[in-house]
Parts: sequence; structure tokens; C-alpha cells
Amino acid sequence: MATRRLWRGLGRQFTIGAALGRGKRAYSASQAFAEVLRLPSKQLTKLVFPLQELQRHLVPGSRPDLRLKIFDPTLEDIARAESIFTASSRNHIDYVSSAVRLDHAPDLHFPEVCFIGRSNVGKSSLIKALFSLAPEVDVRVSKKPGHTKKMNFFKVGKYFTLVDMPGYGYRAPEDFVDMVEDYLKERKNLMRTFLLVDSVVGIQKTDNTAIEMCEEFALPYVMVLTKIDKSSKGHLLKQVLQIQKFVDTETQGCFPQLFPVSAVTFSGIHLLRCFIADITGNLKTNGFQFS
Ligand SMILES: Nc1nc2c(ncn2[C@@H]2O[C@H](COP(=O)(O)OP(=O)(O)OP(=O)(O)O)[C@@H](O)[C@H]2O)c(=O)[nH]1
Ligand SMILES: [Mg+2]
Repeated sequence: MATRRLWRGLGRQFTIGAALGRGKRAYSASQAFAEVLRLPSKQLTKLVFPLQELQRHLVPGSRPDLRLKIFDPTLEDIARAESIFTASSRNHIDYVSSAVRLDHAPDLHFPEVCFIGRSNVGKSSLIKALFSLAPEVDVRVSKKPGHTKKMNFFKVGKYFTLVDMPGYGYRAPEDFVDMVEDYLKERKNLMRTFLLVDSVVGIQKTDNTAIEMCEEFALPYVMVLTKIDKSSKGHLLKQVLQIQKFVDTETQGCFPQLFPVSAVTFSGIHLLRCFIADITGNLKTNGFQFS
């Protein structure tokens, strides 16, 4: 398999600076959407729709190619999605188990989504942010790349499962290729793969390998740009436009809208929760469903 060889070759090429930025939380630690709705509209847009906020800095009409509103839920949709991500006695959000091989993966039949990306790109931090309304769930993050060594399965009520993957590239686990490729190729209930790209450095060589693999397996996947709190607006805009162009011209299976996020400021997290709820068939948005 061509991608298998590529992965192996790229195994240990990258070291990534792992410093946590100096971002501040925009509001209280619960990140509840009810609080977000009380923010002034400019701040709300920045937090909930970071791509639209960035677009304000472009000359109107200069970049019609920037796909902003393909997934365009209402604030009510986002609030409904939030209830799915809120743990309660009736909605159990839990870690299920870990696996190093597909045949050890839990036999769950809910729709599933997974998160892949280079080691240290922020996969576990993103999942932790998505689960901020289920604080009992223990998602381990580390500034040391290569921290997550197994596929970690989490259950979100009766709605869907979510999988935190080990990273590829620097300090990837030895059995990464067999583990992750088999999972991506064979997992029957996998609905969508979220491929995380560091917004500070953009698409790297190992990301290209991951993209090739998603394309080769004809997986529907979505590009999430992480750590957007770390860049200046100008740098972020440049990266977003470059990556958007790449998605438009070089990919078939990638969802055309990018999802910029920050696990520090929570920017983009509410929208991503809503998107996940939607693609797993748990939210009928007004007009369009992306399953
Ligand atoms: N500033 C900033 N730092 C972040 C963000 N997300 C993650 N980080 C930091 O990046 C480092 C790596 O985060 P992880 O979530 O453990 O990364 P990972 O992709 O799960 O890494 P592996 O498990 O090693 O593959 C940690 O120091 C995080 O605090 C973010 O949105 N902003
Ligand atoms: Mg991790």
C-alpha cells in the first residue's frame, strides 16, 4: 500500500514546539452557550464563527472562494447540540476503552467520529474542550508530543462515539500505521474523520500523507485548524486562505468548509459540537443535514 510506505518513511521527522499560548478564556470556565448568547455580537461571532470573523478582514468580495456558510446552523441548533454534549444522569458521557488494534476496539454501534493529526497538533485538547460540559471525562493532554499511544474511545450518551487517536510524525507509536490505517479502512460505523492541522504552521509533509490516505480510502473527512489563539490575525488569515485553496483544488473527500478552533479560548468549539451532532444524525438543522 503506497500510503503505508509513506507513513513509515515519515515516522520521525518532526519536532514541534509545544508551548501553550498565552490565550485567555473569553468567559467563564463552563463555556456554556447560554453565557455565550449574552456576549456582544462582535465577541459572539468571534467565539462561535471564527471563520466569519476572519472574513471581516478581507476586502468585500475579494475571496469568494472562502467557504464560510456551507454548514450554517442557527444559534438554536448550536444550543440543541450543546445539550447532547452536556453530561447528566440521563446523558452519560464517558471514556469507554482504549485499543491498539482494530479488533480490540469496543463493539459499539453508534455513529462514530475520529480525530487524527500530527503528534502535538491538539487532538486530545480539542476533545477535552468538546467535553467541557462533561468535566468528569478524563482526556489526557500533554505538551510532550506522542502522548496518546492508543485509540481512546468515548461515548456520548446514546448519540455517538468519538475516538482520540495517537498522532503521526514525531514520536508516533511503533504500531501506529497498522492501528490507525486498519481502523480508518475497516471501522464500519465511522461517519467522519476530523483531520487536525496546526494553524500556525499549516499543512506539513506528514499531513499530506494523511490527506492522501483519506483520499485513497475515500473517507469523508473534515479539516480542523487548531491553536488559532497562537497566531496574529494576519498570519491566521494567510494560512486559512492557503489551506482553503488546497482543499478546493487538491482534495475530493474533504468537506469544503474549514473549522478553525482554539482549545484555549474555545473559539470554534460550539460550532464544531453542532457539526458533529449534525453529521452523526442527531440534529436536524434548518434545511440541510450533512450525514
Ligand atoms: N495555545 C494553544 N495550545 C494548545 C491548543 N490545543 C492544544 N494545545 C497545546 O498543545 C500541546 C499538545 O496538545 P495535545 O492535545 O496533547 O496534542 P495531541 O494532538 O493530542 O498530541 P499527541 O497525543 O501527542 O498526538 C499541549 O501543550 C496543549 O496544551 C490550542 O488550541 N491553543
Ligand atoms: Mg493526544
